[in-house]
Amino acid sequence: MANAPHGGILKDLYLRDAGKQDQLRAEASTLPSLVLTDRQLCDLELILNGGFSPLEGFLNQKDYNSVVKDIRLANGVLWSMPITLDVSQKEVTDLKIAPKQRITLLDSRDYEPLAILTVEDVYKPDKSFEAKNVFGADDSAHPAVHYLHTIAKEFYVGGSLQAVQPLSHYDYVSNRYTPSELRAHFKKLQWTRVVAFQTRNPMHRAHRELTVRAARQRKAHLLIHPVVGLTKPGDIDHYTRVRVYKALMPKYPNGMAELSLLPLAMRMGGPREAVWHALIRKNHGVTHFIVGRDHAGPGKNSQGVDFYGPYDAQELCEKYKSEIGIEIVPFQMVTYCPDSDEYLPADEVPEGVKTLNISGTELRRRLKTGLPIPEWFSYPEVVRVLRQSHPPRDQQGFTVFFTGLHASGKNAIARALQVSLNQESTRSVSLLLGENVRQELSSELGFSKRDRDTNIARQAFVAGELTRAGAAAIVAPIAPYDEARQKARKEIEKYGGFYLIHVATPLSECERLDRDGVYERARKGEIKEFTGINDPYEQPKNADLTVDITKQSIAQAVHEIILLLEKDGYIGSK
Ligand SMILES: Nc1ncnc2c1ncn2[C@@H]1O[C@H](COP(=O)(O)OS(=O)(=O)O)[C@@H](OP(=O)(O)O)[C@H]1O
Repeated sequence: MANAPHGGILKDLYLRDAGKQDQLRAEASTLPSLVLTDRQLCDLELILNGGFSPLEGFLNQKDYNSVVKDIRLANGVLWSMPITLDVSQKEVTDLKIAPKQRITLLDSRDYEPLAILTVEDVYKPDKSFEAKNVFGADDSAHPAVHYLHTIAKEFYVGGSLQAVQPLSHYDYVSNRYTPSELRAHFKKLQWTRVVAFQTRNPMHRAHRELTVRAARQRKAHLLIHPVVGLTKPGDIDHYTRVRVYKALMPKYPNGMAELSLLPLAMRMGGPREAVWHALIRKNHGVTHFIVGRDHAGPGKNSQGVDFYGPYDAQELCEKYKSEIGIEIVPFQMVTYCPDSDEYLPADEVPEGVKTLNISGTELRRRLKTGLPIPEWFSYPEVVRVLRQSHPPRDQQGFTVFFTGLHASGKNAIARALQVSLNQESTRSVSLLLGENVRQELSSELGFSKRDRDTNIARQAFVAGELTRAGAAAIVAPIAPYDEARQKARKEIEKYGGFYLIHVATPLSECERLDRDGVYERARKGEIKEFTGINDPYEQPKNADLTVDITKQSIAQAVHEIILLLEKDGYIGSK
């Protein structure tokens, strides 16, 4: 038998409201509506499917105060995380949010109605108090505190929900199970004792060993239950992680383990989060839950000290264990002992015995540089998935962004660079020359600062997308303003390499080389806002390379760019 839900009854609002769906859908189209944020969508899904039982809606003020202060709902039931619906003053006014008002909650991706909220109250939270009590400190180095102060809006709306329809998912649909579905699945498999493993990271051999040990100790089956909602900023994306989990699953003996994805928005709340995770797993029918070292830890505070002690989460779970109603399996991380070629829990390694580990940072470095990742650490199938998502530099995209005056030689260098890069077979090379962009992308723009900034932002967007896709993008606008160039760098560096090349040929030489006579016309005042004549050009301060065709040939300039790209590993194989 699966574990009893928290509070005794599984609040699967989809099942509860199934008979009224047509009526609710019709009503939803007549009500004021609120478009949910990503975090709110995750929370809504788990309220509606019963993952957050006994909640049937977003917390009203009484429950909120009680959860924040006493870690329980106003009726005394243990609940550690405030699940709130934040709204702005404008939304309160525009939607006339007030007690008894019914509001349709919409999916931000397709504006489909998901639920109807019956408002109980609207209240202004004391966010600092919430931060201190729930997360242990009002310190914005904590991602959830940062969210609270900078993203969450100023009011919370409490109220109960009715389910209109489930959220649509388009990724890994067959691996997503609601609590009711998972309970049915366990029943079909005849699983009665199930240990759940929570993770937001890729899994390697150590995790496989740890989970099998937990299953063995408790004579249970295993549920790998990773979070695919929102995790810590900077984490590996869930698409990659799910491919990793799928590559790992065959490493368990047949029938031992199942994979199910949890659409949770994590808060990285350490001890409070561990209790919350345990309650969520209990609602999914699980009987045992692994809580490791530094469970859901957010890292260091603004003083450089860990927010939580390594075992705080285990201790809080222990304190509330009779109410949590799921057996906590506290676990030390296992570590590899090369001499005996085995994994042992860190506290069971005999003194003096050599151990090996590869940290997350070291793993990322090896992925980046293409260095080997040993088989004792991970499975080749897992490493293959990670390498596909983290290709080495010679398979990543980059942008070479030229800036310089008209007729400075930037177009000639850009064309020659394209030809030179075309010799490499590894990437497609796209060239965006200023004049072509002005025709194809920016034909309605003029040469005011605002229009030039828009023009550069468009090129940065296109170059960013090409870079993300692994291509080489060469852009060659005049780009006279530093701020626009910096923004382009920031946008593109998210996806791959970025090189700002300043073609610093002096104006006099540009005028001499100008074949179309545009400088002459600008000097006569026939062309307004012409860069270098009657419009500014801000010299770049952070160019990766400066070239000048009065000092070097086109071939030499191209070669210097090639040398830069080679140094960073984008071309040539090491
Ligand atoms: N007022 C004024 N100022 C500067 N340039 C002008 C102007 N009017 C037309 N042109 C011609 O437009 C070409 C493309 O300019 P850009 O799009 O690169 O300019 S910007 O980056 O948006 O500032 C640019 O050509 P290239 O330098 O060959 O790309 C200019 O010759």
